Amino acid sequence: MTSLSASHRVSSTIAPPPALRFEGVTFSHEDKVLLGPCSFTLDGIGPTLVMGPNGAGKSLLLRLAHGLLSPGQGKVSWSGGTPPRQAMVFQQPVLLRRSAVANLIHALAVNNVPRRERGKLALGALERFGLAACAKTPARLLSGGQQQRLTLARAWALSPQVLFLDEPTSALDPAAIKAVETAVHDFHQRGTRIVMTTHDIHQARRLAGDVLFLSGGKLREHTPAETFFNQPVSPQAQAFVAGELVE
Ligand SMILES: Nc1ncnc2c1ncn2[C@@H]1O[C@H](COP(=O)(O)OP(=O)(O)OP(=O)(O)O)[C@@H](O)[C@H]1O
Repeated sequence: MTSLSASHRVSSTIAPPPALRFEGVTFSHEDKVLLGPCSFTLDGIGPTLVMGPNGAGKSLLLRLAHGLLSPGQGKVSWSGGTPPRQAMVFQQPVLLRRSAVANLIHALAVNNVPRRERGKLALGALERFGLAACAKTPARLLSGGQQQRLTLARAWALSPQVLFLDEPTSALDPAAIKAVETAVHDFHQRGTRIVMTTHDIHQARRLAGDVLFLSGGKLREHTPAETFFNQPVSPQAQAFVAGELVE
């Protein structure tokens, strides 16, 4: 990971997340297995970068982990049995037709944060992500980069133990990408486990603690980032890291 400036250092206040376990997980559609069987455990805070070519099953894996999809076979579980506080950020920001601050306050209410704490948490998160001046702006009038920062601010306000990010930067320009990567650092510093998909091998090199590499719906390897980038084991990962076209 690249080093952080002092202004970006944040205190660690998040309880360590429970381990996430995939055991023989598959996801199928109309008799076609799209993912799996897939087994791995995430017990650190990553960042875990989920990589692989188009259609490899990266988004499916994230959605299964976050509970948005159910496996056809196998089991997705959290150690201790109780899912952690978790949030997900998508490629296209998902925001309500209301102001930036109201989007955050709504999320805090849905997550049972006491009413008296919501305003302060929401404004604090907007400030952290450079959006304080836009608090009353309708969220859908913000630029693409600002909208993505707003989804990150919303996640930040919820203090998630686990944050899933599905291609969060693929529609953004370099400045906006940098803001998202800084946010990823900040979540990680605070103790949030990051699980993120990306197509961008350079971004993965900047961010990854470990890598889950998929191709053709199969998990080819789960290794520390250094191993993945320097000595990938599977032929598919070797080709991917070498910049060849992989299906
Ligand atoms: N809910 C779903 N129901 C049926 N098929 C799906 C569903 N979601 C994804 N698929 C299919 O599963 C395969 C894997 O999709 P997925 O979105 O996980 O790939 P990906 O690795 O994230 O690809 P990309 O890099 O293009 O985003 C694709 O063929 C896709 O069309």
